Amino acid sequence: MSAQMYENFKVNSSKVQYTDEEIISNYTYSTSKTSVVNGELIVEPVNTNYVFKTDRKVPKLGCMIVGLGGNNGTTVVAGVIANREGLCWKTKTGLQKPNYYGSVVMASTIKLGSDAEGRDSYVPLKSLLPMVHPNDIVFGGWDINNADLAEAMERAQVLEHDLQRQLVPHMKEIRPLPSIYFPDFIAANQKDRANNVLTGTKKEQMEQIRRDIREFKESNKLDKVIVLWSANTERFSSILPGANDTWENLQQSIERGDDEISPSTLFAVACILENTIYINGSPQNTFVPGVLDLAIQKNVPIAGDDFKTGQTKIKSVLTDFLVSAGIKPTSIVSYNHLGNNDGKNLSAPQQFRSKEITKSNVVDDMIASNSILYKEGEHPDHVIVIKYVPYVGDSKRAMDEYTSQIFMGGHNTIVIHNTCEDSLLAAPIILDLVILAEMCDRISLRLDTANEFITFHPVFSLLSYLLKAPLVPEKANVVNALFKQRAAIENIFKACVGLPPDNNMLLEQRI
Ligand SMILES: NC(=O)c1ccc[n+]([C@@H]2O[C@H](COP(=O)([O-])OP(=O)(O)OC[C@H]3O[C@@H](n4cnc5c(N)ncnc54)[C@H](O)[C@@H]3O)[C@@H](O)[C@H]2O)c1
Ligand SMILES: O=P([O-])([O-])O[C@@H]1[C@@H](O)[C@H](O)[C@@H](O)[C@H](O)[C@@H]1O
Repeated sequence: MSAQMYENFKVNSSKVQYTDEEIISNYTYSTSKTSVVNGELIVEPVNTNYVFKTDRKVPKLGCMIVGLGGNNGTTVVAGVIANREGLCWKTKTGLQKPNYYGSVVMASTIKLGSDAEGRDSYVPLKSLLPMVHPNDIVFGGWDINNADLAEAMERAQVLEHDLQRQLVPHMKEIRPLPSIYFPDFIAANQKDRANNVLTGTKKEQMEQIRRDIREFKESNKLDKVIVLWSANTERFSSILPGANDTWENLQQSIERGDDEISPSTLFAVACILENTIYINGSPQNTFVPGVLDLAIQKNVPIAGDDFKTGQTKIKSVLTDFLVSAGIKPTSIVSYNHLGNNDGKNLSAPQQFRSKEITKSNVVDDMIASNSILYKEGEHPDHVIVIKYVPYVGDSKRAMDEYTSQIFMGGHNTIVIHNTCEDSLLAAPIILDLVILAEMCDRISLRLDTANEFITFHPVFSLLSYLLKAPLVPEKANVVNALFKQRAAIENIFKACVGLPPDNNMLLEQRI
């Protein structure tokens, strides 16, 4: 049977009401609760009735990028302008049109059901709920380097010349705001870039970031601003009892100007105090306990860590496939080299360590799910190597070897060579993070027996699909398997319009 593609849809159900302002959906959430009674596992299906409310008003959204002048920052801004202006460019293989490939929101589809002939009906994921269109996002941000975005785009060497040529008039008008710079947190080899930095105490610099956010929102007549960190990877911050373990202690530590407070933590605090969503696209532990404490107190959404774009994205699929097929990965070696400024920063040990952590932990939940293959505490050898090779620039090469035990003592070895084009993979992920975070911020729900609607927990774990090391609410499980993460987005958004998850049973086609 063929699949049919549609741009939009409307649900015909007594359980869904569309008003001018909201979509109200009465949804039965079906799960199974387990318990062990006398050594026996008891499983009990449970149905819980919720009411979902989605605000239909799509806000005028601004996105302020920390690291705006970087390869990712310039590429995402350039890509949106090219799409918005319909800029096409000549390449050696012909005329290229702009697109949003790589964005799960803009370029992936969702099956809503099947028609009487059994043909599946699909819509773009972006049509599930009223989401912000990337063409409408207003960009700004900060960088420790003062290059305007036309200069920075040329420096990044990511986009074809004929496109860059057309973008210059648009990009040269955008200049990053001065930023917070503490040399100790990024590689010493970044020092030469730092000609656009704030001065003053840590508190004064944070207050400047708060003013920047307010001024950006006001001058662009925005309804909402989201801040996203795409600046260089910082070293991890030490978690110091009495300094950054609670918001009260962190607040005093900022007042004192303690050394162990990173620029990214100051950005996160500034955003939360400005009721502004903050997303961490890098691996460092920006969200020290004091920041988490503040986000929860203020109920301001945060998400992180570290964009999941290439080598790790494949790892979160391949490992899931192997383990769920009863095949036992015993060694995973991930090597990559890249020549962009990110690679230069990551060539320093402390910054590499931050990245090594987020690239390593991605298999933990999948390994832990199968004790037939792995004894308690057993896990595959897992090695991460990153080398800086200037010549390849942003065209990151990833080489992976997966060795697994198979039937009767046999072994299977899978080798992958993956030329990732780092920023062309990361830019659509940045758009998805911003659009999905904003969408989640317009959803609330209540038990059908309750009166008050509640928001999602401020740690937006639903964005895990886009992140290597997903931040989740305390006591929540970390899920790294890519298609489980995608199904979470699809199924929660379907619940907002009263549709059930796609259970893939296809019973109607099996009887
Ligand atoms: N595929 C990917 O590109 C990918 C995937 C996952 C994570 N990341 C992370 O995204 C970040 C950006 O990647 P990139 O390739 O754009 O790197 P980049 O080095 O090209 O850009 C980083 C920018 O941040 C600026 N900067 C550094 N410290 C700053 C500060 N305190 N405030 C403001 N600006 C600051 C730098 O001047 C630079 O312009 C890196 O941390 C990288 O590890 C990238
Ligand atoms: O997402 P992914 O391709 O696994 O990981 C990438 C690393 O392999 C790479 O070294 C670095 O350029 C990027 O920041 C990104 O983190």
